[in-house]
Amino acid sequence: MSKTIVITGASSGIGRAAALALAAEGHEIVVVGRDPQRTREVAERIDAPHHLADFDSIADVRRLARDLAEQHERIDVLANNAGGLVDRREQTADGVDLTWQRNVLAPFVLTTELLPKLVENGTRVLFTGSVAQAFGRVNAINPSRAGRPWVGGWSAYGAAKRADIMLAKELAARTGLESYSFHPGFIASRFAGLDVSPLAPVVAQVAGSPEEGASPLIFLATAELPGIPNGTYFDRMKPFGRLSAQAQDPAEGAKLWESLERLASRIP
Ligand SMILES: NC(=O)c1ccc[n+]([C@@H]2O[C@H](COP(=O)([O-])OP(=O)(O)OC[C@H]3O[C@@H](n4cnc5c(N)ncnc54)[C@H](O)[C@@H]3O)[C@@H](O)[C@H]2O)c1
Repeated sequence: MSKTIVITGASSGIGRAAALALAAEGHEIVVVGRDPQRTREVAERIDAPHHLADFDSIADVRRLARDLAEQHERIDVLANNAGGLVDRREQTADGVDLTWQRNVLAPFVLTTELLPKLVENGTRVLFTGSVAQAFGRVNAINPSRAGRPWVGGWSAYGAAKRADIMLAKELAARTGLESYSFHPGFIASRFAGLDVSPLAPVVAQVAGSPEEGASPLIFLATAELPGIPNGTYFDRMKPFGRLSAQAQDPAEGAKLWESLERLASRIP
């Protein structure tokens, strides 16, 4: 049966490949991207509606949530895929660490602002996590580590991806909505600027294609998952990927959720 599937970060890499493949299977895709030209290119190719939003602005994310709720009768799947590694310390205009806002706060705000509709529609919600969750601990009290020494790009990214995995579990626990997270594999995309770095030829040799990276997203957007506990983290297509103790701890997930609610409420 055809589903309406909203994919953020659908202008490039894994999200783009998933949008094209799911459209080819007959699903209605709602393309969400930041770059106008790339986003329109994908939307036109599959004759799909599109929305532009910059996750570095929470006001923009809230506007996106309103537009999605108003303009689409149903949302069967919300794939929170946009994100990536930023190898520098920078604050957004909202006063939040860029890595944290782009990868965690923005998808949290998008999901929670849409929650009444998601509950009404029985939407399945996906979060693109990463094995990089092993590299960074989530500090729910001070997630951006404001005023603390910079932990480095990979550590900040790892903590953010761990938080995405925890958000899938916590959303499932709080709302009963089906919610899963996954690691897509090491994929040659625009991720971390690797496509334009001197390492690009090496990455192209060892990394998977965006189509391969899209496989778990496509699977989790469309498959029945009998016997798989809600909130499960997949390593590519395999359920129960290896996780840190923190990522599996419901108390940590609840603390994270509450800290994100507090942070979002402080941003006008
Ligand atoms: N490529 C990998 O090896 C790999 C591994 C593990 C996890 N991931 C995750 O997979 C997801 C997709 O990454 P990808 O590999 O396709 O990389 P990509 O850079 O090709 O795509 C990232 C997408 O996110 C969007 N995005 C980034 N910042 C944004 C912002 N501020 N506002 C709105 N949209 C924004 C981009 O526009 C793009 O569409 C990301 O969450 C990434 O962290 C990637």
